Amino acid sequence: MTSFCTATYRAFDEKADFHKKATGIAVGLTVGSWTELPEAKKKDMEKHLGQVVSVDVHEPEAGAAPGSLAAERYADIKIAYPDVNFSRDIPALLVTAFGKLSMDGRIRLLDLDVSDGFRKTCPGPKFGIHGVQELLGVHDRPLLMSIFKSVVGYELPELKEQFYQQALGGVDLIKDDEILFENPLTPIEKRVEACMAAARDASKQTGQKLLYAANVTGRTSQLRAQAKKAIDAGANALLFNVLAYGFDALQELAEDPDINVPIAAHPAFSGAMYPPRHYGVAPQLLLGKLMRLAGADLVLFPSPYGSVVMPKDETLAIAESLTRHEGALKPSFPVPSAGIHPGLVPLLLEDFGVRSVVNAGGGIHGHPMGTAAGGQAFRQAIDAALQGVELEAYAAEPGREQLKAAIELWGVKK
Ligand SMILES: CSCCC(=O)C(=O)COP(=O)(O)O
Repeated sequence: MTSFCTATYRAFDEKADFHKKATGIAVGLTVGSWTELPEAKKKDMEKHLGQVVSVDVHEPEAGAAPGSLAAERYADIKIAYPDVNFSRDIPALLVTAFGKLSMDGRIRLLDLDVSDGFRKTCPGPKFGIHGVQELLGVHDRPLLMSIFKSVVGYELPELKEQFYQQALGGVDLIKDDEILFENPLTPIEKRVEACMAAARDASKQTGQKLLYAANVTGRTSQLRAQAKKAIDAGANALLFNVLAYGFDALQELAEDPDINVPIAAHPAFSGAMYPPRHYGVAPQLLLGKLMRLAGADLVLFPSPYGSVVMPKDETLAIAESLTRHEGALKPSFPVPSAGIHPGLVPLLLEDFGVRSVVNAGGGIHGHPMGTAAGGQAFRQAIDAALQGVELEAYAAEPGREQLKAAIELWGVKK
């Protein structure tokens, strides 16, 4: 029986015949041409021919606000591509469904539904949400992640101290800044040794477990060796700039039995791939479904209310893609990020729930009482939000001056 991977597109045009366009895509991206084929050849080629599943045309709505989607003429087009046409890997799927087509006018890839056969070749996250929670022994609250800041040009003792201060704040994970590449001052194995020693020291004070996601960088051919080097030095998680390398590079790392630690996917470069509305790839596919299929245990993406923002419906769609039930495919942790401070925690919890990660760099290091207090302020904000208590009221109690100071600086967003 023929199996298919199905792509959903949104094509924009003031006057095009969208049915004709859909047929052009289905034929053009598979067998090339159809009507010109001799009948005998058609029989052989039929199993390779793309199928138009549906074409939903949207005409501009009278009175719609100029510039709004409702004011545009577009069609949502579904095309099914026979699995037999491409090898079972994400690059082949992307080139088939949105290779040349991505450059051909105003068209956006909204979604990809992969066949069961294709899905089987993508084992997904090794740990997933539950696995990461198990490693940390935390199940009843969102996790708190802290981001190294001021790392380029710094020496190991400085990074070690910065790590220690972050860990003292009671964070669950610490991740490298994505711009910290392999470098002579803080090579990955030395950095990991220093930071994990700081983690052990801090744990004596906090009693907490902690994951350190070290940034795996360099040439693609060296990624596995870099990851192994970090793990051998004690790294218990990894960070990876997925989109600069491609999903297959993530999948290679995630599938490797020797890389037995969670992988956090950074969204750097993704903005170039999801321009607004008319072009590119929908964020819930790029940062949601594909990240999960390729094996990310945690996925960072812009939040609706921080410094680098994305519309709320898109961030919720990413989180839904990462967490919805998908048979044996484990869910990945949504990590809405950028410009996050304690005053945003109630909103984060309301929108992304307990099975998410609160992630902050400047919102921790920029705390007026220092980095450790920055982490503590977040933990207090999380406690307050879980109890349904207003942050201002919670912060007014003795022993919560860290949250009080954070609110004085950043405020509380309602
Ligand atoms: C846009 S998601 C990436 C967030 C990130 O990596 C980061 O460094 C955010 O730092 P911030 O100081 O804004 O919390």
